[in-house]
Amino acid sequence: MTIKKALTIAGSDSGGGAGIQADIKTFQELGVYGMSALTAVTAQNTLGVQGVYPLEAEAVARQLDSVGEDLGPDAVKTGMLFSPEIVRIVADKAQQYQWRNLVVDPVMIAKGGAPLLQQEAVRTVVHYLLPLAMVVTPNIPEAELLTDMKITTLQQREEAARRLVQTGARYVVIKGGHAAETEPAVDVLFDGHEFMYLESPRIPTRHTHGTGCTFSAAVAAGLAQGHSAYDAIRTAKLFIQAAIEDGLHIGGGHGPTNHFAYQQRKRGAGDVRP
Ligand SMILES: Nc1ncnc2c1ncn2[C@@H]1O[C@H](COP(=O)(O)OP(=O)(O)OP(=O)(O)O)[C@@H](O)[C@H]1O
Ligand SMILES: Cc1ncc(CO)c(N)n1
Repeated sequence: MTIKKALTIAGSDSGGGAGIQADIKTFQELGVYGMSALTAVTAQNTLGVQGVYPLEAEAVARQLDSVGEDLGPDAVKTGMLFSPEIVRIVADKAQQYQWRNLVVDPVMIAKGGAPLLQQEAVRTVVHYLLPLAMVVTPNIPEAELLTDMKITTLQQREEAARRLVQTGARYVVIKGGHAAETEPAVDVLFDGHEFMYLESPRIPTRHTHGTGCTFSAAVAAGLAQGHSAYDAIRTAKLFIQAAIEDGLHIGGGHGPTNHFAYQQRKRGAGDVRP
């Protein structure tokens, strides 16, 4: 069996819970060989973001060429892209190398409020990157900015999903992590024809740092393995649910999720924490 390979194009989170680190851990847990192209270095921990140091677009382009010319990823995901220049480079290279299994997680703002995408890059994402996406996975505030509409109700989430499919993205998942705390965690999936609702109980915890990165990395891992988008998204939901439920409780603030949990449960380990 030849190993399947996935590439993440994202920022580094020194705290290890989000960004490149979350993506690589998720790829590894789901049996996929992980590769990375860094867009920025963040000084970050469970308390917040202490610094953001973007790379030059040229450095991102070179990394994408290195991976594209030799290793040939079976799926690619994007996370923090920071600037319009980096967004354009990623879109150009995705076309050049014909990366069709492209998962776009339109990361914009860290949970503590630090901007991870410049405001002027939002339109660049809509015009250049979303048309290339197999799956796009915004949370509710990101979906609002991408569609220029306010989202409070489920109907509005569905309307935003319709608008996002019109950009050319094949599947849209509007994640429910940011919905009201009294509601279950429902992710709305739209394929241009039908809506599906992936629902799980909302876990009462503050340890949700990197949930979106982990979820979209799991989707990319599924696509890399040749699964359908539906199956990849369903497995991603189970992966993140286990990772949140069996939280590691490390750091003084919003801690990371437990990337070991999904596989440990499958192996039937008694205590799911390592
Ligand atoms: N408290 C929770 N309980 C259960 N599931 C959750 C909870 N919070 C988030 N999720 C799930 O985690 C996934 C990521 O959703 P979320 O909306 O938190 O993404 P995000 O805001 O992009 O995350 P981040 O920016 O921290 O990486 C979704 O599948 C969502 O349903
Ligand atoms: C590097 C990075 N990417 C994405 C997020 C969003 O969770 C984060 N906090 N940091």
